[in-house]
Amino acid sequence: MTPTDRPAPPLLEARGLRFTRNDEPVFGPLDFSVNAGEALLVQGGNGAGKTTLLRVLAGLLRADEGEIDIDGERAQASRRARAIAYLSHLPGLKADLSALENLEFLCGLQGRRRTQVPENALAVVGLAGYEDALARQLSAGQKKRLSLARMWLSPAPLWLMDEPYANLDLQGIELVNRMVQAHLREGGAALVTTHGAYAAPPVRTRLLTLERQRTEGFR
Ligand SMILES: Nc1ncnc2c1ncn2[C@@H]1O[C@H](COP(=O)(O)OP(=O)(O)OP(=O)(O)O)[C@@H](O)[C@H]1O
Repeated sequence: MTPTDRPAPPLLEARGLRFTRNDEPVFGPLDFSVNAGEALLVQGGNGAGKTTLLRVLAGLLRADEGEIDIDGERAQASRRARAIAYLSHLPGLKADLSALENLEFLCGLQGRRRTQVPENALAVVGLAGYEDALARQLSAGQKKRLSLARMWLSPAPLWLMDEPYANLDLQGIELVNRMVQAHLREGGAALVTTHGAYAAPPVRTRLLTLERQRTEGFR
């Protein structure tokens, strides 16, 4: 096999990833990988550790053990900044900026795909006509759609999506699925958390199930 015949490394690979909080295990050790063109559905009940896992992958929390590679190389901060777009379950918007200003602000920070402009992204997520609406005046579902527009504009290949279906109506759920499918077709990958399998991208999807590890109950 020549070096050019070697398969491309996974876009994201985690080995032996383990996280504890106050000496209580939250998850792991976990081993998983996601290739370009694939989605990984991270499933688990409330408190199972889905958000914590995404925050560890995004570099917002530090794992106790394990390694994370992006595109075959260790996930340093600069590599994460280029490769990862993170959709938190909190909207992360500037309340007193308009929908369009929010997108322009975020593109200034994170760059944008060359083929996209903020006005189009608003139309893609069903917010055409809301360009001048202040973020604080949007409903929960509209805020989620605005956050999705930000993902759509991001040039990052790896989407970490925490509960992307939350607060969305049926059309919104289909929108998320269409966006993920288009992103995967373009060679991207997505990690998507969900409480259950009621909504999931209908694409090449691997499944990672987390189970709550903490002891339950009152003391
Ligand atoms: N900031 C925090 N301080 C202390 N414990 C926390 C904190 N955030 C989360 N936890 C605990 O860590 C565990 C995993 O939480 P996490 O938010 O990752 O779960 P989740 O699977 O995303 O849950 P949900 O589906 O309810 O959003 C839970 O037991 C939770 O109580």
